[in-house]
Amino acid sequence: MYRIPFLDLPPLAGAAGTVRLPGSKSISNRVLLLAGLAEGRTLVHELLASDDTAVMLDALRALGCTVEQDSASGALAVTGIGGRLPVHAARLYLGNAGTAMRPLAAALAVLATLQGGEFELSGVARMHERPIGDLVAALRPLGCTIDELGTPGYPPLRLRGTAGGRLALERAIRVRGDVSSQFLTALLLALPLAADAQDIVVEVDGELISKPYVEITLNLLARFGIAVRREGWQRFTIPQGSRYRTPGTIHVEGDASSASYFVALGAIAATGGDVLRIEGVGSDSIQGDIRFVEAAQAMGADVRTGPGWLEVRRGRWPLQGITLDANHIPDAAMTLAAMALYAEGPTRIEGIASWRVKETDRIAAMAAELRRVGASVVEGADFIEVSAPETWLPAAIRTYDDHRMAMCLSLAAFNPTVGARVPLRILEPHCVAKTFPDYFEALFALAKADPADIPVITVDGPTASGKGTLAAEIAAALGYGLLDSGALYRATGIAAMWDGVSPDDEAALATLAEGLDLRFGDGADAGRTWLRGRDITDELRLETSGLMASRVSAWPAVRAALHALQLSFRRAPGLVADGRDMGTVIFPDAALKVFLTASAQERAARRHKQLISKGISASLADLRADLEARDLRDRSRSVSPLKPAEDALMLDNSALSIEDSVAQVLAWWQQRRPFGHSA
Ligand SMILES: Nc1ncnc2c1ncn2[C@@H]1O[C@H](COP(=O)(O)OP(=O)(O)O)[C@@H](O)[C@H]1O
Ligand SMILES: Nc1ccn([C@@H]2O[C@H](COP(=O)(O)OP(=O)(O)O)[C@@H](O)[C@H]2O)c(=O)n1
Repeated sequence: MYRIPFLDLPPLAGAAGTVRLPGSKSISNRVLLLAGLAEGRTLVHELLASDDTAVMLDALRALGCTVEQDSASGALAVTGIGGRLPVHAARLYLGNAGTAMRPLAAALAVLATLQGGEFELSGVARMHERPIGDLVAALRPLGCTIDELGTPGYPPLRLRGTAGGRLALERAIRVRGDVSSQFLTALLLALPLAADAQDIVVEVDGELISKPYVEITLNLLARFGIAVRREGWQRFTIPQGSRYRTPGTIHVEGDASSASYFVALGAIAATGGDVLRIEGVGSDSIQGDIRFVEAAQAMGADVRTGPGWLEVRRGRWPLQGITLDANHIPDAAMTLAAMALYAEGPTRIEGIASWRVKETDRIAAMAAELRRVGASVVEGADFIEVSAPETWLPAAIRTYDDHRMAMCLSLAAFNPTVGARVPLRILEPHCVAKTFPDYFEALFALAKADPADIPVITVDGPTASGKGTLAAEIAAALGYGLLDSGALYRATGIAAMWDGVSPDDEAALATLAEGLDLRFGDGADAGRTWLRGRDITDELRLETSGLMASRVSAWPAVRAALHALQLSFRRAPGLVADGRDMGTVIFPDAALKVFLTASAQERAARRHKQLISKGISASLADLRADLEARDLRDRSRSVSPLKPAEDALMLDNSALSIEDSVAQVLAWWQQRRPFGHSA
């Protein structure tokens, strides 16, 4: 996940490959609640790991459920409370997870009334602006005591009762269904707790919206042994004697709403024989948002599907604007608004009043951000109409702490498919953690870009000037990849030492460099390096390796042999490369070139400190002599000598801290980006 203030997406030209979707948020949180209320242990496979499921899991733990990783199956094991509260007081923080707030409020209201207890439910500020009054209004007539601790009709809530209370279940329970279907879902998930002695009937007032989500609820209740009888979409009966029974093992489908971004991506960018394959959700899905596929097809997507998979290619091009009542796919419909950027004629999405009460006011947010990239947008109380940009603008996109805003708008980076070539900045990209923490990684793995469009920042300079440190910090701040080119020469030197190849044998060294079996770790292994399968992370940093590198790197054939390997590091979203000739020879078109220097005395002192801290003894005088010899060799060699590129910015950091150097380079970078200073 990118935990940075902004992520810049270069112009992306195509897409191909396979993406495995994370588990569905709606299914994950329903399954967790049902497993938490049931008796016995439920093994949950492919659970979504995200902010919203994390708050649900914390809540279940606080309520006395056991949650653990099952080592045999790799699944998450939840041991439920079997309908009996072991804990009678808790304060639960539920972030911005509507799928946790609503059903937990209903379940705890019922449990507190029957078994006694006091529970407080709260969330982030936006959660306290998301309505829950209709659920409270449905529960109070049953005898539940619910205190609204903030604005009436909104969380936070306190649910309390004394043991031995009873619920008035003789008459049908009435709930409004026209603002959010989550209130009905919450009641259906919670009321089996009270169905010992009689049937429980729930009746919906008003036209029920988002029916497919209620279908997911019914489907999962059935998996947990509760067969709700449904008459139309108006009346639901929980049979007397219903009890949650764990199915033992349950698999969570991939998220169909998350699939929508990749369906759109395939329709926009999988061309010329390329295919975008989506795994984890397909024709057998129980999620309503799978019907997004039909809408995407209407706009031009070429989609094939089977159980658990979808394959998407570009069909009609440009896409075709449509008018659609999207009441049945409220979340995925946002993706249609992004597809409209590539469509002929306007795309009008109607029946989406519920967008206004989601993570943010999604109609307003969508309109504002699509306009920023150049689209024309008309918005109304319950619709949005989007027409493609005539001129694409490089935009810094606000994301409103709304994962779907970030994911939808990222599709605007594919503007080269319509002849534009503008980068895009996504502010606060970590908001995707709500449902798809590695969304951008997945996107970059599929995306194709013209290397010339992928930004490179080069940091060249003499030894111990702080290039490696600076480059790593800049890369981390921007979410870019890192090329430590010195490591390639160091590894070549190590391979030469292993094989007994002389540092003067240019041809043999070039052969070694050409076939260098080098692997850089990522994820948990980030920072580690393997040569021929052997971990050389520590060996790489030894002074002997540096000296050897300095010698082998002087040979033109060695430099030529490593050229292509260095270019291959230029991948989306961008690259920071450090070395001696990054700006002059390898990436002459780099968007920012920094030449880093510091006095020989300062550099020797830094290296000395660095070695001492690693427990390696060294003499300051020797180090200074060595680095001056290396500087001389680097500067005076015939190929790729160490020198600043003509367009490099000089940074002498003798008197600067690491933070100051990083801040200076990031400031230079901001000036070169087209997003303006407010971004
Ligand atoms: N601006 C700076 N001020 C003080 N020390 C620094 C600065 N930049 C880097 N260092 C320290 O100097 C040492 C050498 O830095 P390094 O990044 O390995 O240099 P290079 O890659 O240029 O050889 C490291 O211990 C690092 O922490
Ligand atoms: N792009 C590069 C990077 C390193 N090198 C050589 O490889 C040696 C080791 O590089 P490095 O960046 O790991 O070394 P330090 O700057 O950390 O000493 C340098 O002394 C250079 O001679 C090079 O010639 N070209």
